[in-house]
Amino acid sequence: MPNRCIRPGDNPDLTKERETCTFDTDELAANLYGSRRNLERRREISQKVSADPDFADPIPHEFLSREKAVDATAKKSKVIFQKWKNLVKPEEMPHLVNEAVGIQGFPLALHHAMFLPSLNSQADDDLAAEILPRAKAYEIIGTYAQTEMGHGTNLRELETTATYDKTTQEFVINTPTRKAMKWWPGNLGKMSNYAVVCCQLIIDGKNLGPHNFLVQLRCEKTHEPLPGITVGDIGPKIAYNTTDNGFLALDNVRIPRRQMLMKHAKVSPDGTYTPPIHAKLNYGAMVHVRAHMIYSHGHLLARAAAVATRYSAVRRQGRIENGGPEVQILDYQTQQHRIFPQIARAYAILFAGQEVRDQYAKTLEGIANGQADLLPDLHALTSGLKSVVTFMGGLGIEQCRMSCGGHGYSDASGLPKLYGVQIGGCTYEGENMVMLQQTARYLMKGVKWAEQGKSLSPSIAYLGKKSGKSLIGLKGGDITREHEAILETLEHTARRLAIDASQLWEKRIKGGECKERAWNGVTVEMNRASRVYTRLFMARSFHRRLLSSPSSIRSVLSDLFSLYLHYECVDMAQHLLEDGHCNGGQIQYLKKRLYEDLTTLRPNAVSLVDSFEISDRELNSVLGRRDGNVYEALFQWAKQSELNYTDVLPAVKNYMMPMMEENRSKL
Ligand SMILES: CCCCCCC/C=C/C(=O)SCCNC(=O)CCNC(=O)[C@H](O)C(C)(C)COP(=O)(O)OP(=O)(O)OC[C@H]1O[C@@H](n2cnc3c(N)ncnc32)[C@H](O)[C@@H]1OP(=O)(O)O
Ligand SMILES: Cc1cc2nc3c(=O)[nH]c(=O)nc-3n(C[C@H](O)[C@H](O)[C@H](O)COP(=O)(O)OP(=O)(O)OC[C@H]3O[C@@H](n4cnc5c(N)ncnc54)[C@H](O)[C@@H]3O)c2cc1C
Repeated sequence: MPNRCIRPGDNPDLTKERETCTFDTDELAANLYGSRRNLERRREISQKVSADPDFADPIPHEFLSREKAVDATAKKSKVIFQKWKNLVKPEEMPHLVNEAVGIQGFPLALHHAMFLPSLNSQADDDLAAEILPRAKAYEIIGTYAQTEMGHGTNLRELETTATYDKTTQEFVINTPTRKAMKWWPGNLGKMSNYAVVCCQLIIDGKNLGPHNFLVQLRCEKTHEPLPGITVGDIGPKIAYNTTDNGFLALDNVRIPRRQMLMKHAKVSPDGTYTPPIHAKLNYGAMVHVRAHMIYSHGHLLARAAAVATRYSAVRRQGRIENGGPEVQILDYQTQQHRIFPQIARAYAILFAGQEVRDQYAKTLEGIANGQADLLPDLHALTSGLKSVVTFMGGLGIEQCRMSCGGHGYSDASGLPKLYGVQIGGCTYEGENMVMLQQTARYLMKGVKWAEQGKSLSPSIAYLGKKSGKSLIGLKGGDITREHEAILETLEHTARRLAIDASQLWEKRIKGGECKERAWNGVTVEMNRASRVYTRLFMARSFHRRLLSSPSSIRSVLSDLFSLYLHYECVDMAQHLLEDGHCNGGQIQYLKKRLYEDLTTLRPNAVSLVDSFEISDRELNSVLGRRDGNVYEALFQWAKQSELNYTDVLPAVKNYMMPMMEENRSKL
């Protein structure tokens, strides 16, 4: 079958892998990106970025100091948002940015991810008309400043205040304590001159809770901080080091009334407060990022899987049988067991990410028409997906890194940076343990609605179904029926865990604990139920994609889906066994099927990652390069280390040589 990655001069092991592939890699890639046209555009953008001298890197970013890396990223961002701005559609922008500047962040990341979305969805018409055209034209750069040094999760206790002054019709924004300083917002430190700042709204001494305000931070001409504003960078982090995550203190800074984001909640000139149609519409920017980060995190895992798979096809180490040649490490069953589930999970996350983005768009449409009824379901789903996907992705990338041996530890592999970026997602947009509890709150309501026979939204419809016996292993060789049997078992398990958690909670309440304390006593079980609800959604979403896929890729997607389901079930075996729904024999059956899947997928592994269609520039990995010519590239990469600019370093000349000389003269 055609694989367009085959080219003369490539590593012969990789070429062989591609020649034996059983499906059309372009068909799968087109399915993944939505259409042939989208795939072609993706390639076109990759090629044009590579050819644009403005995006050329004299040396790899890994060898730059933080300041130089920030500088290089800002320079390229100017090219993107001036020269390239009208050459790509908004939905193509993330790919352009990934290609041109990489994954560690850039000056306009938060402008796009949160500043514009907050203004779009929360600013009233007047403010939007004034500020949005300027923001969209990049006349100003903005960010989203919510988290404080002392509070990130518990928004109700944020300390920054916006006190309404009726006499001047202004809000007075203030940071009352050191720990009330805004701390962490991306691009706040050095790049942004505006921010949406989340503050407690105070009117006539009454605290009306967190609301968002547009605040100018720096002079538009000089970029110096305005009076009353203290702002800067919080220092280096595990990753995202080309992003200036920042701090901000506001000393009684006055802004006009109309700079409160008043599309939903309103304050009239005389200080009358009108609440929004849904209490949490002020949290809309977070839901926006959660809904979109699923897909981008799927892509991070896809990259790691691509690096590990290609490198494992090129790397030869050891023998499986005495006397035979050294084998490709991809032939070791343990290597396949480490890497192939990451390929399957990456596809699963990308599919789920596309579905949840569509669901987000529908919910926004509803809100624009005054209907917020889809929001609770979306909030529960995005909170669960955000938590499961970032954790799964982090574990997966780390497995991929370790599967590359020593070279996986080098920045040349691209994997350490990938891991650092991915695991940031476990914390930002709501720490995972916290967001899983948001999902659990919804599940607990769902359990009650199901008991009362009320109608349930599609994502929790399983709560209203009845369990039968698990048919895993009893469906006699028909793969379609086996998939169904496993999905039904997952539904049973998700339902059972939610009901068990609900009963545990009720038991503690009946035992005399207040609802909240009782909740804290069962949160581990609550979060377990949330994870399985989310994993069920992901499995269902992959299944929907399989059923709607064209026949040309149906077989390989079905193999991948089988591996996905078998791996998920073995990983969750404890939950399947706990109530006796499955027995030990069924788990053994699932394991046997999983090992068979590894063998089935082996010939297609390289082509499955080729279909992620990630260019060498975007992948930024010496180990994962398309042509597989890894060893020469490793040496060329290492030669660029600044330690190699001279043969004898000043550090050696100044300290080590004198020490050795002194020690020699003592003899
Ligand atoms: C290219 C690079 C891109 C990288 C970008 C990364 C940028 C990162 C940005 C950030 O990190 S911004 C800061 C993000 N911060 C958070 O996510 C904070 C997390 N905390 C919260 O969201 C909230 O504090 C909380 C945990 C949800 C609790 O809030 P609160 O105490 O106000 O509410 P509850 O009593 O728990 O819930 C009441 C009710 O409201 C529902 N609800 C809560 N949030 C939402 C929401 N966003 N949308 C809809 N509904 C929401 C909740 O489920 C409850 O419903 P009921 O159970 O009462 O029906
Ligand atoms: C890379 C990165 C980028 C970020 N970008 C931004 C940004 O642009 N804008 C912005 O405003 N913020 C940003 N943040 C901040 C981020 O949103 C917060 O760090 C996050 O919401 C968690 O809050 P916290 O740090 O205060 O942790 P805390 O709330 O102090 O939590 C610490 C730990 O306590 C536990 N915990 C806390 N509450 C509970 C609970 N209710 N139940 C169970 N356990 C709990 C959890 O284990 C948690 O890990 C960013 C953070 C990072 C790492």
